Amino acid sequence: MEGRVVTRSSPGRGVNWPRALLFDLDGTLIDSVPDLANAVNELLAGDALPPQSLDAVRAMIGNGVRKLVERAYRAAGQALDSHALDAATDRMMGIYGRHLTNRTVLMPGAREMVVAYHMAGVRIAVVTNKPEAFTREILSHFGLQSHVHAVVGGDTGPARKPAPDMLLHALKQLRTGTGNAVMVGDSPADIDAAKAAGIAGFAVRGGYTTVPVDNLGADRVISSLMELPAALDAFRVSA
Ligand SMILES: O=C(O)COP(=O)(O)O
Ligand SMILES: [Mg+2]
Repeated sequence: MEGRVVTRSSPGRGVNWPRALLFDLDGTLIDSVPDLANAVNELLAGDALPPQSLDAVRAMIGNGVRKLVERAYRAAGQALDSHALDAATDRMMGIYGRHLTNRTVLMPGAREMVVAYHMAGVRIAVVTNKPEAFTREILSHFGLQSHVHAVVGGDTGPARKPAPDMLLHALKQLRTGTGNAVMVGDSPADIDAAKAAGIAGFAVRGGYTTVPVDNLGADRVISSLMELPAALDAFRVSA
């Protein structure tokens, strides 16, 4: 029924629902793979290990820096004990921290949606397993920090996604209940965290996930963030 599909591409002026949007960062708001892959490969080169491809690194992202480092070393043929992994993670933080935005770009619709929903009165949080300081620096780089009311990172304190804690922490800061919020993410960590928190979880295609997007168990799947207004409208009507 093509003619009846409503394709709303902006939220309009005043939005009553949701009251809060929680956005994942990597693979959802930004495409950070090139900078993360460069940093991973600089790290591996320091231990005379072979570089990993962009596709390989993309599949390693989503569970924080330590997991990324662990996966990269394993793929390069070296298993690290927890002490060596801590040290390599520290080195990775130094390397990546110097190159957060060399080649990182916003995902399609990221700026438009964050700005438009903020302007429409919706509370915005970024909830990411990436360290908080890096996240804030990246949001500033893209001029988005003033549109975001809360940032919860992998080292902010609450247990990382897929645990529900970071999402609930964000909602507390936004003074919003679980029934009035939607988590938008690209990977199992986001959708599993949303489910555990009792928050609607929308999955966006084109991010970093080893599980096919249609199998994440999301409440809605969208092809890009530009589809968010239509998907939110439709979800609210059917909910
Ligand atoms: O794994 C990371 O460091 C961050 O990933 P996320 O922004 O998708 O949570
Ligand atoms: Mg992600």
